[in-house]
Amino acid sequence: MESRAPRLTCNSLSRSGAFYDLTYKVMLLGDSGVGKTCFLVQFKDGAFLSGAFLATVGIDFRNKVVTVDGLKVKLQIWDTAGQERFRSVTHAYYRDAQALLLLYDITSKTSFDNIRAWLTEVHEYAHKDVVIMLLGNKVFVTSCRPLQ
Ligand SMILES: Nc1nc2c(ncn2[C@@H]2O[C@H](COP(=O)(O)OP(=O)(O)OP(=O)(O)O)[C@@H](O)[C@H]2O)c(=O)[nH]1
Repeated sequence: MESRAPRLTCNSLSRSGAFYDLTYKVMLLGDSGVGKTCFLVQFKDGAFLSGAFLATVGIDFRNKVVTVDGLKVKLQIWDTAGQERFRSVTHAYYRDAQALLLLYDITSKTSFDNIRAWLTEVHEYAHKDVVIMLLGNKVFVTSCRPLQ
């Protein structure tokens, strides 16, 4: 991930006790229900968060140290609430993010169409050199798939 957005720290110890060389702040954005929290829990803990849908309130984060080209990189991944009413809270976190993952649900055309609105917000609040990645989520849902 190459970004000219501000980089945080180097050669430090994470709260879990793992050493790392670099820190990157990553944010998950997208409509409510597209699966941002599940995606993060799956990436962090390797488990699918099943059960009733609990919408994120405001914003939350988890850290994960990964090795890239021999360097230990601490990813500080922020899980934002997709609901409109929390938008003003989450805007404040965009500015120092190095990467933004824009998620949509492949079974929801609306969530895909709304990516345009998410990009408008990104251009307004994020660093101009931020890395942006578009992710179609819920690929294993076969019953309803309007987006191929
Ligand atoms: N089948 C399937 N369901 C998923 C997947 N990812 C998420 N879900 C379900 O989709 C619903 C919403 O998931 P969340 O991860 O809470 O969605 P979110 O984007 O974080 O929602 P907000 O917190 O409101 O922004 C939950 O009921 C999940 O179980 C997936 O990959 N496959």
